[in-house]
Amino acid sequence: MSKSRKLILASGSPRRLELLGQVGIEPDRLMPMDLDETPAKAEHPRALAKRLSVAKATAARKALKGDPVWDRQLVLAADTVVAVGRRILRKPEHLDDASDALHLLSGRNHRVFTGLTLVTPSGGQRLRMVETRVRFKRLARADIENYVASGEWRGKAGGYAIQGLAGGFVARLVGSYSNVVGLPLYETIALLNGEGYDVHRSWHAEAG
Ligand SMILES: Cc1cn([C@H]2C[C@H](O)[C@@H](COP(=O)(O)OP(=O)(O)OP(=O)(O)O)O2)c(=O)[nH]c1=O
Repeated sequence: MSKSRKLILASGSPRRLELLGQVGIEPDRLMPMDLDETPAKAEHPRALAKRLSVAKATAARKALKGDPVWDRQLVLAADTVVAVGRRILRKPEHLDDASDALHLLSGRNHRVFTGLTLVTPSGGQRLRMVETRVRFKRLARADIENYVASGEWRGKAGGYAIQGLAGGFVARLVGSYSNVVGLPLYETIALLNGEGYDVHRSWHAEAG
């Protein structure tokens, strides 16, 4: 029965929760999974996004074992990786890292990969990989200095947030916008629909 499906979002990212809310999806539970996100040696950015999304979803599923509604739970997780060629741009830790990332992105194309994993109630894994190409304008020194001072880069893959001030740096974008923010909505809905989750449930005022 589609109505009985419970959605667990294995994420602590406010962006992912907001994006789901934008399309009327409210997870029944949030389970942030704090994993080591260090890339393996020579790991391709796409492979990293896939591996980490699977790791987050399966870790959450494991932690839920024994839950009374275990057999009704869908566990969703995502991981977003920004890359210039094969080079992965981690989440900057310091001002200098953020500044280096922006210098690298300036006037160039880069790719944003999100791995999406849905673990089904029977323990099956459904996976989607989504890629968006983004081109930044050539950034002036003042763009970089002021952006770094804004602090918006904190906790963001690649050191920027397209949904904020850095939206003004984007000269071109090919693919899913929501993918860059952290959760590709079209693909997420397709995955959920495929597993019997009623995504339209909350679209009507009378819905409970
Ligand atoms: C490129 C980009 C990333 N981001 C954010 C989304 C993600 O929160 C983060 C990518 O890091 P992730 O490791 O994918 O996610 P997270 O650690 O923040 O959250 P969790 O693992 O608990 O789900 O970067 C933006 O908000 N805007 C952007 O434009």
